[in-house]
Amino acid sequence: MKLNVFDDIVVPIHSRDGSPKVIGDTARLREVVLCPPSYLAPVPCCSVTREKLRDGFQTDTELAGRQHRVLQRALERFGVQCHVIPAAPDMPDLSFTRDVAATTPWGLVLLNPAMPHRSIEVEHFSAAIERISGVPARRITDGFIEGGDVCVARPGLLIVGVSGDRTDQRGADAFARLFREQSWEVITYRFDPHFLHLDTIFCMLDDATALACTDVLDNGFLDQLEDRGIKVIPVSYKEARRLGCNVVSIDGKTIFTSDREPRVAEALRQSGYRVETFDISEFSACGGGIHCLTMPLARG
Ligand SMILES: NC(=[NH2+])NCCC[C@H](N)C(=O)O
Repeated sequence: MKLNVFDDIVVPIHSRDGSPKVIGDTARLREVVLCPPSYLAPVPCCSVTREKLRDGFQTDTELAGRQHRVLQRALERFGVQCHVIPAAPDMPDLSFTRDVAATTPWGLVLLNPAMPHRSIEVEHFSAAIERISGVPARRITDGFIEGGDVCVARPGLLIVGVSGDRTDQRGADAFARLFREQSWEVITYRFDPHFLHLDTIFCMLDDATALACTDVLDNGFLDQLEDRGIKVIPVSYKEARRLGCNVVSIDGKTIFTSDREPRVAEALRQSGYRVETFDISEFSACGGGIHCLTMPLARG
């Protein structure tokens, strides 16, 4: 299949079994890219890690490895094929595979992280993923964009977070062009860099429901969601800061979330979701949760 939305792409990434691409963030998750936390460390590049470093936190990479393996086994139990890329000593945040790339309905797109220690992840990721799939991916080089700010909310609707720090308007526009050219609606949401990425304060659960830090999200954005029939389950600022809003929807019905947020888990259950909880303490101390740890390669 030739991708016609970009002149500079030859072929989009095909997963081995020819599964569809990501048509929406809550369509059935089939394949995901993970990276073990062998060199995970808190880098003082976001508010959460700065606080943890101030409090003397140091990563226990063995514990992080165990937590990561439990997550991987659970994904596999739920029928998700996990592609594991190698860790690298100079890439302490590489386990947060979400930020390096985003899979669209038209194939994989390599992104352009703003942080220097994260921008070097792109080459590494790209080489590893080419070995998995055998085909090159498109790459955004205009502006900055990180995957935690990308929400392929549902077929026809893309939401991009723009804090100006990790994702700027140019990066958001370069990425959104692909969707706009296919007549998707694109909502750009501007927020303060304190919150790092959109997925720390907003994650879709199914086509019409999101987990959302209503304390923080501005009313204009909440109105835009409501106008599009998207209901929100509220999460507090403190819960979001502990990465309690950063969840993965396996299929629009089952949600993977942190075991440190019993109130959020209960609110999800009350709304009819099946909830699977995980100890991700080593990762949340480094500023990322389950959504950040998973880069969907195929959904739908
Ligand atoms: N999608 C996310 N929210 N990723 C979190 C990444 C955290 C990582 N320490 C960073 O600052 O880049």
